[in-house]
Amino acid sequence: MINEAIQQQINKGEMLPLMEEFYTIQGEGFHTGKAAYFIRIGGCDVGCHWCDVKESWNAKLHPPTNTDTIVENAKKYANTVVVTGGEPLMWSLDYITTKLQSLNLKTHIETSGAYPLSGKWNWICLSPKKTKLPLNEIYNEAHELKVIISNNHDFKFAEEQAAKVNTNCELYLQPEWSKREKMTPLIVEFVMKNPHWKISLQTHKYLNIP
Ligand SMILES: C[S@@+](CC[C@H](N)C(=O)[O-])C[C@H]1O[C@@H](n2cnc3c(N)ncnc32)[C@H](O)[C@@H]1O
Ligand SMILES: Nc1nc2[nH]cc(C(=O)O)c2c(=O)[nH]1
Ligand code: SF4
Ligand SMILES: [Mg+2]
Repeated sequence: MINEAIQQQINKGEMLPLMEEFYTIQGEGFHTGKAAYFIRIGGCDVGCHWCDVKESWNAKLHPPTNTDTIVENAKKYANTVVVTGGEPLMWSLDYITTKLQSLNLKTHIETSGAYPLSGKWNWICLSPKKTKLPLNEIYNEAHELKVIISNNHDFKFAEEQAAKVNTNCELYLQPEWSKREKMTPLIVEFVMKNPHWKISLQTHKYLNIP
């Protein structure tokens, strides 16, 4: 059990259940190829059966960590920080993003959008999931929509989600990793027919980096 003092700090975002933090190259989407410090916060109940980080789901397995310490670590590395998870929007992210931006770090988030938007973001990557749809409030804020393609129905889902984002939002289709051999050629064909979409690959997995 977490004691009340720690719970209060978590509620304020002054502590977060940190799973891991690492300096790497953003592997996916619009910022592919850019050096970034990743902060992975535990906890997710969206339940994607193909999730590549299921170890993140149970927040209780990830120790509450002082946000100030996380920020200090981040600033030693790149000038871009990606907050991911788990589902990072399960937590209050105003405190961490205010601190990061005050140090002139760019704040990026990877989110399903299934929880209320908190935090100040330079870049929001929205990756909607059928099992727990995004809240309406995030569609207009997303800079990037990244839909995972695991089967043929997912193309229709992608179009439905694209109808909800703002007109400047970058549109990406990313093959589900275990289905990449089957789905990548279908994505290529789809993007050539529908050039407002782009393909995103999980390039870090090809590069064998975190
Ligand atoms: C692990 S999630 C964490 C952030 C947030 N929960 C979300 O889903 O956006 C980070 C990104 O990886 C994507 N992802 C997770 N598992 C994947 C897989 N097996 N193949 C391709 N992309 C995957 C997610 O859709 C998301 O865009
Ligand atoms: N290199 C790298 N790029 C990523 N882009 C999104 C990731 C994530 O898990 O949120 C991720 C990740 O885990 N590694
Ligand atoms: S929402 Fe993100 S972290 Fe949660 S199960 Fe789906 S891919 Fe994994
Ligand atoms: Mg990942």
